[in-house]
Amino acid sequence: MTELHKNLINGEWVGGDGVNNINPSNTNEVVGVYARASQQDTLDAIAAAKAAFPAWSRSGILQRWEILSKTAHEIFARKAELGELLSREEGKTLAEGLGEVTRAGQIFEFFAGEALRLSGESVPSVRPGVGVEMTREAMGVVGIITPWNFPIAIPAWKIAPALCYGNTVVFKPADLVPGCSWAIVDILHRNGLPKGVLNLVMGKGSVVGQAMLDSKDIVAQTFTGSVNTGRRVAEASVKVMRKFQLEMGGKNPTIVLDDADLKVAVETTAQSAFYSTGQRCTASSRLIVTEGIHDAFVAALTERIRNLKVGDAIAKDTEIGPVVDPGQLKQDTDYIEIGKGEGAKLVVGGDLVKRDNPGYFLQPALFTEATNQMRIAREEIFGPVAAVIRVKDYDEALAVANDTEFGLSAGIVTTSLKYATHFKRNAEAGMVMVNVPTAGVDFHVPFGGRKGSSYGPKEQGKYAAEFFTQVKTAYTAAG
Ligand SMILES: NC(=O)C1=CN([C@@H]2O[C@H](COP(=O)(O)OP(=O)(O)OC[C@H]3O[C@@H](n4cnc5c(N)ncnc54)[C@H](OP(=O)(O)O)[C@@H]3O)[C@@H](O)[C@H]2O)C=CC1
Ligand SMILES: O=C(O)CCC(=O)C(=O)O
Repeated sequence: MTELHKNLINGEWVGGDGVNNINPSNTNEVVGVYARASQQDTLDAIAAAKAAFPAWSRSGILQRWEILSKTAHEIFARKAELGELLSREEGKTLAEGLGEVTRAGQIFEFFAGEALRLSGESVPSVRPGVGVEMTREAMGVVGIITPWNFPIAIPAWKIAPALCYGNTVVFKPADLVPGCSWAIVDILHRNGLPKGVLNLVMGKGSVVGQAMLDSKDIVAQTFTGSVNTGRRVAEASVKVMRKFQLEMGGKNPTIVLDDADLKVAVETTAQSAFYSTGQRCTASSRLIVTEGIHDAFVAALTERIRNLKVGDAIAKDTEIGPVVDPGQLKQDTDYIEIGKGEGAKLVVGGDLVKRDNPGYFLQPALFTEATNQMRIAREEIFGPVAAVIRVKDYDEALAVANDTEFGLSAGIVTTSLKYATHFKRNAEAGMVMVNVPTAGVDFHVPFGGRKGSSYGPKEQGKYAAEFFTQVKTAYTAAG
């Protein structure tokens, strides 16, 4: 019988209805069985986190460093096993799975170091004889809700800073991919995290997530996922005056200018649009291409897409793994039909790929003759589908790139310093990439967008302190 992976509440493993975690490369394969938490389990987890907060927020920085650092080292040591688990539950290729696990280890290592670098400021008051200190303090119980597309990196970049700065946590991973989340909670638990400091409540958004949003005891909520759920998080948080941080959709542009190196343009856009099966909020789904290079670029990218190997995530030669589940696959194929109906030309891909094992395989799709008003250019598809928009020059390209409700990442491929510099200053996005893909970011620098993509302080790097701490200003008279 398959072992039930339980929820962690107040330091105890707690059972519940088990649900099968299915491999999207082979739907006959059960990756593991994971307990679904109830509403009461969630309330218990919140109460445990609240009770654990006073002691953890005053814990020594050496204790926090040690737990986070040991966690990083265990993740590195188990990279092969965890990478395979990730690829089996989410469908990313093994290379991508291993890369994401490494990134999670690096994030824990980074925040282990940050625990030792906690600092404040001390300045003279405008009043003689009075000193002013500014310190960052933990906030209390932090709620963490994560999506399915980065099963280990996103939990890591929310859990590690939350714990580093002395908060306690109630963590709900995406129901589709509980495996990697369970593994990192287990690692943190075994590496000495006191009971109640980190509570895992796997289960449905409508039950577990909603119970978290409804609780006044969660004082800060961090969320990555869809725009619709992000809005619910915002509304519920405002109701109880809780701090919140949202990372949501993208409709990221990559501009290709006439002066671009064609090889760089093809590789950058192929990776941005299709790797990780296009299931990244940083993916480029709008390729904005100037007239002089348009035809050569489309021909070369079409050839590259034809040669992309779609297959089982674990197979060595696979470049594009399966779509995560039937719901996302339907969304992708619906948008392909919408694109055709809107008059864009499907030049390659878009067909389901038949394999021996039942899985959700889709050939990456490229549209040309798209306009920026079409739904395929305005709405997040979240699959391996991109549209080429032809423009006359850089000025038009920039205007089209910025004409979107989103603003997560934006890229340009050019050999011109003038255009690269202008784009870095004028792209309406939180992250700008010159001659590198829009997706696949570093772990030690700020991550996040503008406009409809994000809300609240940035994630990752030392900027994470903005969300996971609150500032106190203290005045002391010398006496
Ligand atoms: N920006 C990004 O990185 C991501 C964007 N998306 C976009 O969202 C689309 C849909 O993906 P989907 O997984 O449904 O995204 P959701 O926004 O529904 O899921 C994200 C997280 O929110 C949880 N959630 C769902 N409903 C609630 C609720 N009422 N209260 C609290 N938490 C809730 C989910 O739980 P559960 O897993 O149980 O549903 C999951 O943990 C994708 O096609 C894509 O366009 C998706 C993932 C990541
Ligand atoms: O591109 C990346 O490295 C991160 C993307 C991401 O966070 C997301 O898709 O949710």
